[in-house]
Amino acid sequence: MRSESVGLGGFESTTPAAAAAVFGDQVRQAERFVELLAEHGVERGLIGPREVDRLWERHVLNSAVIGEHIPHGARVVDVGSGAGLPGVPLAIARPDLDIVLLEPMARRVEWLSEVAGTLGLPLAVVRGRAEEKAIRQQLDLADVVTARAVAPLARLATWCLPLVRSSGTLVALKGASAAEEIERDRAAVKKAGGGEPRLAECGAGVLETPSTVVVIERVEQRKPERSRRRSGARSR
Ligand SMILES: C[S@@+](CC[C@H](N)C(=O)[O-])C[C@H]1O[C@@H](n2cnc3c(N)ncnc32)[C@H](O)[C@@H]1O
Repeated sequence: MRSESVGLGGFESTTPAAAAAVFGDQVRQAERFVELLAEHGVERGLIGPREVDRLWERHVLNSAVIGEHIPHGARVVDVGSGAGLPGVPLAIARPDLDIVLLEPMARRVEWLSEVAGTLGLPLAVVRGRAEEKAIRQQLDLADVVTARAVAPLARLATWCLPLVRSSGTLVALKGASAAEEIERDRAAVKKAGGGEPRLAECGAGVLETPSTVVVIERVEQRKPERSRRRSGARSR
């Protein structure tokens, strides 16, 4: 079902009914984000031209619903935000969250700062890569790290879990390959300090196609056998 039509130059977007359910009173901000992406996203190299007509379903709503896996008031780091996904829709839908957008590319950082300013969102935008030592030192540990279309699960876990507090989670938006990625990368995820990866759906009953996420808890890493024995010897 569709509701209001938003006109913008040659771009006509009809706000899907699901947007009201997902964004509530903030739906106008979400419409503005869709307009900004439609107007500037292609020319600024943020989205492909084919994405303009499917911004709501494939990008904005699909991103916002991952909030189902994020506790109230959580501190979130969105790794590799790019055009602002999932971090910006998440910030619109969940004003209770404290969100940092982490992105290495200067022109994308500029875009993200502009979007935050235009939409009046209290987002922090940080330039850098998740695996950089300086970034790990600069950012406070997150309750939740989010990522969409940044890297395969094994690499994502290695980059992102060190940014997550103990018992916090990595919530990775994945497509149809999610289950296969879990099978392939389970051992690497555990080596990176993660627990058993869990496959989950979000937006069921609201979105025509629910989003698929992989949720990984950061568990305490056991010390390697040798150093455990050595520390035991010291304490005797
Ligand atoms: C394919 S884009 C996806 C952007 C956005 N998450 C989305 O879903 O549209 C991947 C993004 O991850 C960023 N990126 C790549 N490696 C990264 C790293 N090591 N740390 C943080 N961001 C990274 C890229 O600069 C790019 O903006």
